[in-house]
Amino acid sequence: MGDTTQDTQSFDYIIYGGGTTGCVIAGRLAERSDASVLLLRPDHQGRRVSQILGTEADWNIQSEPCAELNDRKLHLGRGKFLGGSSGTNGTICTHGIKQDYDDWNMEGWSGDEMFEYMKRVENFQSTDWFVAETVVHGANGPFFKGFPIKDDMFTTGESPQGCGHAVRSIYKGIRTCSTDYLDTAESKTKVTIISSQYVCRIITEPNGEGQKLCATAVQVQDASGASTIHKATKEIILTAGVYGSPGILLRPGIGPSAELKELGISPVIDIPGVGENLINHLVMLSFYEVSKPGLTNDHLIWHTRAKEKIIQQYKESRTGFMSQFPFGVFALTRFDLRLKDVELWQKSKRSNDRDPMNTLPNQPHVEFWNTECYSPKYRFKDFPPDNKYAFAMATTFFSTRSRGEMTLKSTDPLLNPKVQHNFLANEIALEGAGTKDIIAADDDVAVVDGNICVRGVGGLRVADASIMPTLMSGHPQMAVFAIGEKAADLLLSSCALQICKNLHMPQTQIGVYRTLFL
Ligand SMILES: Cc1cc2nc3c(=O)[nH]c(=O)nc-3n(C[C@H](O)[C@H](O)[C@H](O)COP(=O)(O)OP(=O)(O)OC[C@H]3O[C@@H](n4cnc5c(N)ncnc54)[C@H](O)[C@@H]3O)c2cc1C
Repeated sequence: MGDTTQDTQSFDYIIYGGGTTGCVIAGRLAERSDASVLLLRPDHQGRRVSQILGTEADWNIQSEPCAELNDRKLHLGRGKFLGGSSGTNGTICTHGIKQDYDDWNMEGWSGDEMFEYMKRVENFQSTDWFVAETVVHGANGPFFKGFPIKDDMFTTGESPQGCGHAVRSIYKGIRTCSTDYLDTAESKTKVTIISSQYVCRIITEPNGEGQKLCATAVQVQDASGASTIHKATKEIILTAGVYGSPGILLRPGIGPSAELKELGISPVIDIPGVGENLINHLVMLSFYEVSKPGLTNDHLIWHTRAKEKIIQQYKESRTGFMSQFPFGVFALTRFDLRLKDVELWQKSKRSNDRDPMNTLPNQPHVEFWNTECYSPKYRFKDFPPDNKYAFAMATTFFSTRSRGEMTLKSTDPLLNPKVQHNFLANEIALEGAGTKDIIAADDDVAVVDGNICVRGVGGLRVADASIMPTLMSGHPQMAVFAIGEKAADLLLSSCALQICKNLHMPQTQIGVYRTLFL
């Protein structure tokens, strides 16, 4: 490989991973500074791919067998194209509960601050039937009887119980995704995008400023093995997602020393938490047949030629059933009342005012939603024929206590990692396992600090879903977009700080200099 390695030009910032946060950061840097930005991506497809699961537009990561799920191996779909998982997700936009972010206990990342960043992400367009942020009394429909209806409850960050509508990232029938950040004149001139490039090495140099090392360049290779070095004069930002970024740190020796040695990698810096504390929302779909017509949407999709018709309608006018992600009503709830007499719940370990799931009364335990659009490939094959009706009820588990891990199968950057999620291994619902200890996201294992800088390495940050210390009580894309926005702020303010230092100005004048960039 050494012989074929060539130097190319330098860029101020190198971002690896053109997914959700990668595009946000590149777009914001282009808009708010004169910096040159290289957005490197291993994938090569366009944007907004309609069907990805199991195709070449999917990373097709398969988990290790999950003991509590009868040793099932789970398919972990991830978008392998510009826009990443924001271009393939279910478009559900929920913000979580402000307390979720307060629980991260990180300066600058509180609930109020994250909600400000989410506001920044949104270009909200309402409809005449949606009552934004207004509480509506009463029940509507048989499934969530007893819940108060709060139309916009998934955006306020203050409702742990109730049912309402979840806003979608779709406008006029077209999915919006992070690539929209690149559709500006500034991005077109300042962001260079190179596809089909896998990072095989982060190049570090000794650093005089308190850190042992400073990341200065990345060595990338394409599928043929030809490699190139790209230099960053300011910073390198990893945005390869939960299953991508840890591997990129491990390969050049940034991670747990013992594990690295087992993989035949010489440790460069010992950071035990790389690949640990892996958390994901577990969504379980249960299928129900209903006896009466009119309660489900089968007639719009599965019954006589319905699918052909709705596809045709969508192609012609971008309207109808296919123009939205047709999930039904969403609800949040807590289990306190149902579990109050359960011995395991009563006896389980608690800290401060928190329950055994480590939540406060203002945070939900689960979310329910229903749909008739179940993916035939992985979930359900027996669609209801005419005159039969069925729906899937999805349960999303929040504040899950199970923690998994991911590591490398080999040092080959083209190979997917080994992923063990341990779903349900520590859940209170499983008899006897509710008091197991979990890996806490404390300072000893944390990979990045509050400024998302990799500990001990200068010039290197991680900015994607993998930096969340704990999950928020909602679908994560809005929080991930907010991470991208926050990362851009941090990069630009640290650049302003550097200018102050170079000019020997006091840091209190940073506000003046921020205006140059923001
Ligand atoms: C099928 C699906 C449905 C979802 N539905 C919803 C929803 O309805 N609502 C919601 O809020 N959230 C949803 N999510 C979650 C949400 O979309 C993601 O959490 C978020 O987009 C992750 O952003 P990211 O920047 O961390 O990673 P990504 O957007 O996945 O970006 C990672 C980028 O890095 C690249 N990359 C580089 N190397 C690697 C590697 N080795 N492995 C993997 N990628 C690599 C990828 O190609 C990609 O471009 C869904 C996710 C999926 C997969």
